[in-house]
Amino acid sequence: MRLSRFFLPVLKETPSDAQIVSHQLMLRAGMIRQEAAGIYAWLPLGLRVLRKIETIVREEQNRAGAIELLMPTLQPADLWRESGRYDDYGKEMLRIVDRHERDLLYGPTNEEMITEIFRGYCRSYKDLPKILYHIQWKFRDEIRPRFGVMRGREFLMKDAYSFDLDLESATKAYNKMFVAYLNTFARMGLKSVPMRADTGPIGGKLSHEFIILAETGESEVFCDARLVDMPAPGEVDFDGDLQPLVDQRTALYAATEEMHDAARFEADVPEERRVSARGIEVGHIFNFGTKYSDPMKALVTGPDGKDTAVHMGSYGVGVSRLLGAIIEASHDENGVIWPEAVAPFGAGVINMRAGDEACDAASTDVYAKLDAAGLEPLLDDTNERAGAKFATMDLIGVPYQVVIGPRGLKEGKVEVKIRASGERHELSLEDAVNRLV
Ligand SMILES: Nc1ncnc2c1ncn2[C@@H]1O[C@H](COS(=O)(=O)NC(=O)[C@@H](N)CS)[C@@H](O)[C@H]1O
Repeated sequence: MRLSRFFLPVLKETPSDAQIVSHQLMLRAGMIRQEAAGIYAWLPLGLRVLRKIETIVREEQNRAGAIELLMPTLQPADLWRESGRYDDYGKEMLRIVDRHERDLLYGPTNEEMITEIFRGYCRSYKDLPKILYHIQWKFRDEIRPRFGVMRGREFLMKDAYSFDLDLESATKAYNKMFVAYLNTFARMGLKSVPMRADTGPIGGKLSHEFIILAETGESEVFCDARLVDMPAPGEVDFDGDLQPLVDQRTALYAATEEMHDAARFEADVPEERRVSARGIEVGHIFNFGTKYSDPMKALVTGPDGKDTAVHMGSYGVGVSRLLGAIIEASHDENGVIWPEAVAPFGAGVINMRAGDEACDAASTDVYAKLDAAGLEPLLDDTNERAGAKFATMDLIGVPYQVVIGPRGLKEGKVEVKIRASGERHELSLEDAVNRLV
């Protein structure tokens, strides 16, 4: 992409109403624009990252055997009346009346709707097990939306729902999602800690939140330090027994504030391994049995010929919240430092002297080679001063910068800068391209 043709409305100043660094940087880097409280326009740079995050989430859901579909954002209120949540859900629910005076709502989550879809087609245990998911916008009329996309009112969520014949099988689904989440967040360069959590309005008894430790996190969390650096499982056989991988983690103490047991924490975890920190909840998984299938009559005929309500679970990832979480975990005083897997562009090519024939030719050459190699480079071909070009490229956080200037070119060199470490290397054009692809 040539910057002169892109749309990147970076801000010089830090907006005063943004308190945390991820909110400040997303505004300054021209990634989002607030249209209403907790409601954002996704500008081109932010959308590129959102789509990268979504793709990683989708790949890991598919790898775990979940099947993608897409449910609407608007839902009939009658579904929520069947489950009894229409009144319970409270003011967070955005209720809508259409021209025919029918009650609709903007979905905050989709347990009722996915149960209605399942019961419409599946009647036999032979249709099980199933994990169905979608990546769809949600609306929750948060009383105090804040911190930018971290706590929005309209936000993007991956929500998956499992259907099984019994608790044993439902636990297998839970374990698949548990492992898939560890791998998903690791691919984004994040260290996530699974913590016993409260089940809240979604319900059930078993639930884990996946927390990224960050000083600006809204959650207060407590855990055994060994959990923080435990590597993600990586390649696993999702049809195999995942319980040992889950037990390895759940055997260690980790709890959010609501579930914290200080006495047990002190008894179970030696002082030098006790972590109490703030964290960002990027995922939340629930096992809630027949909470929805009972009232909504989502029944299957079992091998014994008897009808039984399916055992369900739901598994959410805050796709749009993850931009904020990644920035909180990976930034410096100059801006964002995107992990390569989610970076909006693979490299920034900076032409120090636009208009100089040699610099223009070399910049176009490097840009074309990186583009051909699929690195999705951004070429700053504007007439901005060099300092402003460096500042913008640092701010938007692309992982590598190739700097092309007249002095370096005289010696046939360009400079490659690694954004995360600040390291700089003087290389030939050829070596610079080979270093990056
Ligand atoms: N207001 C919000 N803004 C941004 N992300 C949010 C917001 N509320 C929740 N999330 C994200 O969405 C994830 C799932 O939300 S949840 O309420 O925990 N779970 C559910 O809604 C279940 N139905 C999972 S399918 C959370 O872990 C969090 O990362």
